[in-house]
Amino acid sequence: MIAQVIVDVAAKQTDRVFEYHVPASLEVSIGDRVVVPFGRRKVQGFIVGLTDRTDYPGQLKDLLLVLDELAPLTPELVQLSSDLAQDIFAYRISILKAMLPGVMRAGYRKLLVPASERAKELLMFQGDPLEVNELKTPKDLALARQLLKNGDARIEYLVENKAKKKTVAVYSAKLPSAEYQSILDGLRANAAKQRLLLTDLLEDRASYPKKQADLEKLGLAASSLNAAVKKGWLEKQQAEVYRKPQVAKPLKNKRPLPLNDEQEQAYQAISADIARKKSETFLLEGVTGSGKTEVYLHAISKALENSRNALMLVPEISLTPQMVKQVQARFGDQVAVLHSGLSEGEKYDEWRRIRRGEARMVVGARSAVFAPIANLGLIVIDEEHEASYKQDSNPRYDARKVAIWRGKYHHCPVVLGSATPALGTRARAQKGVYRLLTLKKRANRQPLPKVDLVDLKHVQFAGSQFDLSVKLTSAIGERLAKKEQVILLLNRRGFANFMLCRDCGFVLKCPNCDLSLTMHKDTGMMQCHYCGHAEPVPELCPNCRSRQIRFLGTGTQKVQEELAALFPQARVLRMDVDTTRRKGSYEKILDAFGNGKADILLGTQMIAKGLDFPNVTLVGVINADTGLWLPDYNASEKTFELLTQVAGRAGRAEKDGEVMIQTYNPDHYAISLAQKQDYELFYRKEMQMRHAGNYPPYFYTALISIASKNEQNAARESFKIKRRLQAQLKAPTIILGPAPAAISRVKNQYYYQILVKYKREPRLNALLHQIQDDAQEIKKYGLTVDIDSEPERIM
Ligand SMILES: Nc1ncnc2c1ncn2[C@@H]1O[C@H](COP(=O)(O)OP(=O)(O)OP(=O)(O)O)[C@@H](O)[C@H]1O
Ligand SMILES: [Zn+2]
Ligand SMILES: [Zn+2]
Repeated sequence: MIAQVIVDVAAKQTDRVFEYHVPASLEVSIGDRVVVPFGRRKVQGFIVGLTDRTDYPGQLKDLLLVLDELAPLTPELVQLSSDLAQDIFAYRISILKAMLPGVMRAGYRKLLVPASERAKELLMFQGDPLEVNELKTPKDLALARQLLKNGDARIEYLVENKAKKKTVAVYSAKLPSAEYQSILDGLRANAAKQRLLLTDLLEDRASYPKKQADLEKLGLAASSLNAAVKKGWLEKQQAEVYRKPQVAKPLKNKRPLPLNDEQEQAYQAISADIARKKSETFLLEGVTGSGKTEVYLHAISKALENSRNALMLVPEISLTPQMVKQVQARFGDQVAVLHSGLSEGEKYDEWRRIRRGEARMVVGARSAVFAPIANLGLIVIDEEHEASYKQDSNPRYDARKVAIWRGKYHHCPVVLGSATPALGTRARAQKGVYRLLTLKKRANRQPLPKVDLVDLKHVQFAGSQFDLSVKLTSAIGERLAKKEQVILLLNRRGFANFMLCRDCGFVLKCPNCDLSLTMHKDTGMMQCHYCGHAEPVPELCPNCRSRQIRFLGTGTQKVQEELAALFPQARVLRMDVDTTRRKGSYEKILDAFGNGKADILLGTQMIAKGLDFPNVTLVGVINADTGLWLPDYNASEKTFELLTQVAGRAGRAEKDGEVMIQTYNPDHYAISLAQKQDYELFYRKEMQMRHAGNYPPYFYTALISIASKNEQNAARESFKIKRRLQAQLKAPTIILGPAPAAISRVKNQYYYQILVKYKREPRLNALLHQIQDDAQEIKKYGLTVDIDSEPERIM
C-alpha cells in the first residue's frame, strides 16, 4: 500500500503529493495525520490518497507513524482542501492545517544527541536531549559543530504531537458483590475507611468505575484507594474526559416561539429543502429585530428531526454571550461550540466530540466552517455581511464560499442571514443564484426606531468638548430619568487620535508605520493601533521642544470622561479592544448591561451588531463619518451597514426606540438612507455607483500586495508584475496600480498594490498562481507577494 501525503513544509517545491510506503504494521486511512521522513528530517503530514501503484522509479520511504486513533480529516475535508487550493492562493498544507484545532499543528524539535562517552562529558549531558536552537553562545556552537564533524554527536529531528487528551484516574470494582459483603462482615471495628469503601461498592455498584475525585469526596483518600488496589478490591485505570467549555447560564425561555407569518414562510422554504435534500443557498434578508434567529433555530430542529446534523456560523464577536446561550438552551448537550475564547484543550475536545459524532450541531466562528461534522442537513451563516468571514491572512478562505461548497457536498441548504446583506450576496439573490427570503417587519410588530440626523456643522455642543451635541445629550438625560438604557457608538478607541505641535506642526507618528499614534490616557501611552508600538505621552514636542502641544480627535476614553462630567450619576460601561482583552471580559460587560447594572454602554463597532437588549430605547452615534471617506470602494456600504445595524439595537421590545446619528455629512446617501433604514433603496443606489466605477459585484477583483523593507524594491517588483499581467490580460479587464497602499508602511514594510478587475479571464487564475510561485524566488531579497482574491479591503 502506498500513501499519498501532503507534508508540513509550506513552499512551492513541496506543494504537491509525496508518496510513502505503508509498512504492514500500520493501519492507515485517508485523512490520517502521520509522521514521515523528509530529507534529513521528520515532518508531520496528512494522507490525502491511498493507492497500490506508483510511477516513482526508486525505493519509497516508509511511513513512520500514524498519530491519531481516528483520522482527523474526513474524505470530505480532504477533497475540500484540494478544491480550495485551486481557488485561493495558499499552499494545500496551510489549508489542511487551518482545518484542524491548533494543537494538531506539530511542533518540531532539532536535537543534538551525543554518540560517544566523550561527547556526553563535553556536553555535560544529563540524559535530556539538547535543543540545537537553544545553543546560543559561540563556544557552545563551536563545540557542537566539532562533535558533529567527528561523529561524536548527531542531529535528530523530532515531531512533537501537542494534541493531548485529558485523563483522570478511575477505579473499577473487581470482585463480585457477595465477596465484598463477606469482606465487610469480617472487618475489624476500627477499619472505618475500608467499611466506607466496601459499603459504597455494595450500595452504589452501578456507578463504578468511579473517578478518583468522586471517591475522595466520599472521604476516601488516595492512600485508602491504593490499599484497596493492593488487596485486589479495586482496579485503577486512566479514563479520558472532555474539557468542557464553561457552559453559560442557560436562558429560561427554552421553548421555541411560534413563528409569525413572515417567519413561517421563510421557514417553510428552508425546511422543504432540508426534507428533499436539495442544496440551495438562501438569503434571509430580515430587518433588525425581525427574528431571524428563531427561523434558524426552527430550521435546525427540522434538520435534527430528519436525523441530519447542522452547522451554524456566527461572527466571533457575537458568539460568546447571547447566541450560544440561546442555542444551548434549545439543543442542550448536542451542541458543540468552537470559538477563540476556548482554551486549546477545550477546542480540541469540542472538536473531537464533533469528529466522533457525539455532537449533532456545531455553532462557531469562521474556522468552524471546517468542523468535521458528518451528514449535514443545514448550514446557517448569521450576519453574513461580516467581513470577518473572510480570513485576512493566509490561507485567505471565505467561510461563506466554503459553506456553500459543503452544502453542495451534503445536498443541504445554506442560509445566509442579515439585515444588511453584503452587496454581492444581495446581487446574487437578484440574479436568482440565491433564493431571497424577506422579513420586512419586526417580530413583535413594533415599528423600526425613529432615526434623527444631527448635523454637526450647525450644532451646539454640550460640555467642554466637541463630541456630544446638546440634542444627543438631552436625549441621554431623558432616558436616564426614565431608567431606560442607552447605547453609544464611537468607532475609535483611545483618548485622542493624534498629537499635534502648534508651533512646528509636528504630528507624532509610529516609527514603524505610516500612521499617527493614539493617546491612551489610562496607560499614559501613545499607541500604534497597527503594530502595537507604544511610547510615553510626551510633555514637550519631540521635534522642537515646544510646550504648545495638543491632542486632537476623539476616542472612547475621552467620551467616557465627558459622560462622567455631564452625567455624574450615570453608570457607564466602555467596551472596546482595550477593555475586552481579557478572556471573558466581553461577556461580563454585556451581562452587566443586560442585568441593568449600567445605564450607558459606550463602545466601538463591537457593540453595533446582534445585541438584543429590551430596555435600550436610545442609540447614539457619536461620529458617523469615520469610515465614510476611507479610500475604499466599499466605504459607503460599510458605513450604511454599521449605522443600520447599530440603529437596530433600539426599541426591540415594547418600548419605542429612538436613534440619533451625529454626522458632518447628513446628505451623503449612505447616511441619509441609514436614517430611513431602507436597505433596498441603498442596494439600488450603491449598485449604480459600483456599476459606474467598474467595481464588484460587476467586476471580480484580485489584489496583489508587494511588500519590502526597501521601498524601491517593492516598487520595482510591482511594475514587473504589472507588465506580466498586461501582457496576458485583455479588456475589459482593468489593471489598477501599482500604487503605494493607503497606509504605505506598516511594521517597517512598504506596501505596493495592484488591483485586477475582471469579468471573465480564464487565464488569470493560472497566471496569479505562477506569480505567487515565482515570488518564492525573490523572497530571499526580502520581497513578499501576497494575492487576495475578492479582498474585503482594498487600501
Ligand atoms: N415569532 C416571534 N414571536 C415573538 N417574538 C419573537 C418571535 N421571533 C423572534 N422574537 C423576538 O424578537 C427579538 C428579535 O429577534 P432576533 O434577535 O432573532 O432578531 P434578528 O432578526 O436576529 O435581528 P438582528 O439582525 O438585529 O440581530 C428577540 O427578542 C426574539 O425573542
Ligand atoms: Zn514642535
Ligand atoms: Zn505601528
